[in-house]
Amino acid sequence: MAGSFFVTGTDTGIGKTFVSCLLLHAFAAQNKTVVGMKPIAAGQENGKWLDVELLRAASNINVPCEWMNPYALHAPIAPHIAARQEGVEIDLTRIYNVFHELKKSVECVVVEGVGGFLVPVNERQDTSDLAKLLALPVILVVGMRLGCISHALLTQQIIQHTGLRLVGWVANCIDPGALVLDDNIAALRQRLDCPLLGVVPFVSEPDVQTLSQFIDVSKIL
Ligand SMILES: Nc1ncnc2c1ncn2[C@@H]1O[C@H](COP(=O)(O)OP(=O)(O)OP(=O)(O)O)[C@@H](O)[C@H]1O
Ligand SMILES: C[C@H](N)[C@H](N)CCCCCC(=O)O
Ligand SMILES: [Mg+2]
Repeated sequence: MAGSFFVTGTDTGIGKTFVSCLLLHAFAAQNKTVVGMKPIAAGQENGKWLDVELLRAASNINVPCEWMNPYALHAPIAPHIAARQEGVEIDLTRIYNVFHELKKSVECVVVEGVGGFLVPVNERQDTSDLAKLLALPVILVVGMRLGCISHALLTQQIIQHTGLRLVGWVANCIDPGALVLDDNIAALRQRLDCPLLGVVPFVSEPDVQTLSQFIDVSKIL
């Protein structure tokens, strides 16, 4: 049976949305109903939140926009600051309730975090509190670039400290000029306590349907 997953990453801009879309296609290929959720999006262009649009396009069930994305903040900055500027209080209970509404009609909800795992969402809570409240197994996207080894290991530590299960990681090759890529991936394979679900190559034309073949979801289903 497919479950739902929380997708976090080693940083902002390292491919969480991209890999979440690959995961959605990979689950859909197993005949699952799938929806992507971006509980908190910060940064719009022309009145659209790109992450939400991409996740919607990779979903195979239509749900109301406010279910996929309860909090849509305008500024492309840390969400607790954007929320404060916009007079919004991010309430994780609201996200919890929406997630459980979604779960009633969808087999697999892929929830994308915001930035890295400890990004604050309000004055008291951060993204790890959201993952904990949703009690979801976590998938870590590692943006393969210099510096990612430490970021990945720090993220693993905090996920484990939070008491959540890190069920898999994805090596997303975001830097076409990366040196010793294979060695870096091997270093992380040795040190991350979960299976590598796939190595996603750097691509100039991101075709998420085709690229979903690079992810082996049998390791987490
Ligand atoms: N494997 C890849 N090859 C080429 N481009 C990629 C790859 N992965 C991600 N990208 C590109 O890198 C950019 C950042 O990716 P993405 O938006 O998925 O990051 P993110 O971690 O979700 O960022 P955010 O923190 O803003 O949510 C996008 O333009 C995306 O298309
Ligand atoms: C605007 C960006 N693309 C994300 N939506 C928000 C990233 C917040 C990162 C905060 C931080 O860790 O400094
Ligand atoms: Mg994203």
